[in-house]
Amino acid sequence: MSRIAYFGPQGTFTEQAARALAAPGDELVPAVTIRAALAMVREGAADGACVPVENSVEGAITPTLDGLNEGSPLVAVAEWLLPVHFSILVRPGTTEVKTVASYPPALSQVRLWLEENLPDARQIATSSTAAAAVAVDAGEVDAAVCAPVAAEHYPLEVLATGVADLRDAQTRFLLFKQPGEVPAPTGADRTSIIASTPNRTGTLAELLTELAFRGINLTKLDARPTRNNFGEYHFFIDFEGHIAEPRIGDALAALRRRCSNVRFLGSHPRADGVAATVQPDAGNEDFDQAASWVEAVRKGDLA
Ligand SMILES: O=C(O)C(=O)Cc1ccccc1
Repeated sequence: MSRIAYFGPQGTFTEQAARALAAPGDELVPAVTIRAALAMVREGAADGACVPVENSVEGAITPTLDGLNEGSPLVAVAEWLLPVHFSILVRPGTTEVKTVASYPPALSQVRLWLEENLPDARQIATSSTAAAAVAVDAGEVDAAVCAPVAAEHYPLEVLATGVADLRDAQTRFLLFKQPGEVPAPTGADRTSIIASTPNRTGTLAELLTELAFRGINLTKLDARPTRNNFGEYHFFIDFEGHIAEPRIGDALAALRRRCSNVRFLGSHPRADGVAATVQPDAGNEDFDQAASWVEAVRKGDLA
C-alpha cells in the first residue's frame, strides 16, 4: 500500500486523476498546494504525488513546472487525462450570485460561460476548484466553479453542469515519485526534461535541432524564468520516446552536452497510448547498428 498525495482539498479534478492512477488499497492524502504535494514526496511523507501539469485550453499549470524545478528531482511514472467539464455549485436556496470563485486556470476555461450566465458576478481566485466549494460552504462566496465530484463532498446545490467554453478540453495529470526504477518502455512513452542553457545566441534552436535530427517528436515546450536574470529561462521539454531507447539516450546525451544543466523528469507511458513517431533511419536498431559499427572499426575490423 502506498500513500499518494494529491493537489486538494477533497473534490478536485486532481483527486479524480489520483484515484485513477492509484493502486487498489492506496491511501490518498490531500495537500493544499501543488508544491505541498510534491514536498510530501521529497520529505518521505508520501510515496507519490498526483498534480495537474497542463490543460488543452490554457496550457501549462505553472505552479507544477516551478515546483518540479526546485528541491530534489522527482520523476513522473504515470499520467492520466481527464475531460474537463465544470459544475457550478451554490449553497442550497441561493437566489443571487454576486461572487463566483475558482482556481484561476479553471476560471479562464469558463470565461465565456461566466460572461453569458453570471456577467455581474465578481470573480475570486481560490487555491483550487475544491477550495472554492469550501468557500461557498463557509458562506464566503456565492458560487464555485468545480469538478463534478465536488458535489459529493460538500453540501451544495448544483446550479449548472457540463460547463466548458470548449467541449473537448482536457487536463493532463502526472504521478511523481522519488527517482528510482523507470517504468518499462511501451512504444507509446513520453520523456520530460528541464533544460537550462547558457544565455547565448541560438541555444534553444540547437537543443531542438538535436531532437529534430534524431526524428524525435516534441509534445510540449514551455519556458519559465530563472528568476535570477531577467530574460533567462529554463526550458521544459517533453518529447515522444523513452530513456531506455538508444535513440532517446543518444538525444539526451547530446542535450546534456549542450546544456548547463538537465533535470530528468521521467519517461512514462502516455495516457492516450499514441505510439512514438520514428523516422526512417532513426529507429533504435539504426542507432544500435551504427554504434556497433564504430566499435568494430575501433577494433580494426573494417570489413
Ligand atoms: O483545482 C482543481 O480541481 C485541480 O485539480 C486543478 C485543475 C483546475 C482546472 C482544471 C483541471 C484541473
